[in-house]
Amino acid sequence: MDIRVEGVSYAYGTRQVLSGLTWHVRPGITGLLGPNGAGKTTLLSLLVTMNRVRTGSVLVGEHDLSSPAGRQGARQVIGYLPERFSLVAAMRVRDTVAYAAWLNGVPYAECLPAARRALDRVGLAERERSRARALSGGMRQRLGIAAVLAHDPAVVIMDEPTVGLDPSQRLQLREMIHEVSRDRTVVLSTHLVEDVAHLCDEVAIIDDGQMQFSGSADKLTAMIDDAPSDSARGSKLERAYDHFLRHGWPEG
Ligand SMILES: Nc1ncnc2c1ncn2[C@@H]1O[C@H](COP(=O)(O)OP(=O)(O)OP(=O)(O)O)[C@@H](O)[C@H]1O
Repeated sequence: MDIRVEGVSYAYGTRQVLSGLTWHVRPGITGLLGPNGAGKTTLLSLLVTMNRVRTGSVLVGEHDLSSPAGRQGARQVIGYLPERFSLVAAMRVRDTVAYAAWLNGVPYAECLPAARRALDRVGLAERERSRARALSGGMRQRLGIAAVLAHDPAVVIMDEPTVGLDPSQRLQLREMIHEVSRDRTVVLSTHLVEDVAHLCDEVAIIDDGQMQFSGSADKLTAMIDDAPSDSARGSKLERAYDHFLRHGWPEG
């Protein structure tokens, strides 16, 4: 399922965050990068219908978010993992996911089977009877993703899912996100360029209220092949991203 953002502007009072932003997201994993405060979370909040699109248009598949019916339809096909999500510490793992399924419109009788399928997908099936509070940080992130997958959405939006995880948990989560993306459109907002390098089919860079780059990681790294590097202490993609933010696209 594609997402098409066309000429979207958004302001909090007098603080203009998005200024006529246009973006086309295709199936697979797209990494959304941008400096602090660039508007990544704001953009995601529009895609997941938490904030209202007032200027410009957003289509999630056929669902036009400008209308109440379009927003209602989009919610059925979107799963959202916010940067900070709350778990009820005393709730069992399987009930947490079953409840998320129910909240997203899965009929009551199907919630538990849906929860078990989602837990199986994130490798938490054996912990289904555990309390949420007993899980490690990485497992909690996986539980959050299971909750997002419970209604089998075609589009999954994740805001900084690997933040705060140790290297081993981050690798596991990457594998899982990769597995989940096989039959979905996944948007992953992150500051971790290495997550993008190892996971994403496409990269998008937001800055100054607009999408400044959208394309493959190879296209971005090719840009610095002939350019002097500002720092040698980073991967090729990290240096390309940094160079792009500082200098923009090279002339010619
Ligand atoms: N509810 C709000 N009210 C007022 N201003 C807000 C609100 N939410 C965000 N902002 C401002 O909008 C700008 C964009 O914020 P946003 O959280 O979308 O950026 P971001 O790219 O996700 O940042 P980060 O990488 O730091 O998470 C920031 O200047 C922020 O202070």
